[in-house]
Amino acid sequence: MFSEPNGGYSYEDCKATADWLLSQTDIRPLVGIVCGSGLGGLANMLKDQVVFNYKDIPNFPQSTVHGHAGRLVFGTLKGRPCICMQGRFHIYEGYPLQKITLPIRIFKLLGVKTVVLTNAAGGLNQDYKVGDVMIIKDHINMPGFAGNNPLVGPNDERFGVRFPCMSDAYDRELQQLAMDVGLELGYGDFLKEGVYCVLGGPSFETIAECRMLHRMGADAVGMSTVHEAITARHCGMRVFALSLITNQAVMDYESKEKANHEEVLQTGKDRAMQLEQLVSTIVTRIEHSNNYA
Ligand SMILES: O=P(O)(O)O[C@H]1O[C@H](CO)[C@@H](O)[C@H]1O
Ligand SMILES: Nc1nc2[nH]cnc2c(=O)[nH]1
Repeated sequence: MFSEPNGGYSYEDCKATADWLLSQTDIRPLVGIVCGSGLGGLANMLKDQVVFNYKDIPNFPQSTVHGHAGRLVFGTLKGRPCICMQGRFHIYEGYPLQKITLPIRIFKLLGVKTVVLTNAAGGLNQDYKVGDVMIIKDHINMPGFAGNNPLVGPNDERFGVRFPCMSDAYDRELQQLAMDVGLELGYGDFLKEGVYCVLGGPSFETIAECRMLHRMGADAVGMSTVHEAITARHCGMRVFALSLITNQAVMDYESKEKANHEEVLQTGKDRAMQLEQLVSTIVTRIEHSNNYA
């Protein structure tokens, strides 16, 4: 059932995993949510939960990072069927990109139409504060510049085309919806929109790197999300993504700040309630305002 040419999984491998999951639950998710570092609590908003540990799912990688529980949660959000990854995979864990993005293709084969990606990120934009929520309007794929793209390898047209467009990677209507919902909830003070840049990690950035990324046009920097967004767009799902600014990227040699994962997780805890409200209201409105998913 499982083969790994070029570190990838065949359509049949993905289908076998999706079919296995579908045989274990009656929930047929239309929205797939990926929880960022320290944001696993987002899964708590799902009712009627059916939970799988990653270790029990055929072909699934294992979470190795603190703050990523390693559980796939099916459930409903105000009646709407959803699936939530409590724990994602990163390049620095040693996984090939095709493995990191396997769950996104499984989402597709489960019937998911809209993917909601969340992450913890360092703020490069000097107007950003810790605790801000950035709606991602675009990305810079630094590993991609060197050929590290999840779509490298033979292309299976059953997923999508060889050369997918990325100028519309982040759905503009969903960005507007998120902004509207955020303003209604009274989150205007900490809601931003900007460009997310992915690096391989696991080391945080040097001061010179942060300065360069900022000049390049990035507002926030992290180690995830972009590979998932590319894979989701390739197979025709809509993508909405947001970053929680968990720390200020250090841009100044006088600064005493030091990026660290504990601060990242703590900021996630501090903003958990608002993020849950924001994401759950967006997901509900997708259903109410449109037939997107
Ligand atoms: O992108 P997520 O998974 O939210 O995690 C972010 O936080 C971790 C660093 O603290 C890195 O894994 C970075 O990518
Ligand atoms: N690369 C990177 N990832 C992060 N995740 C959370 N904060 C950061 C950061 O400052 N840099």
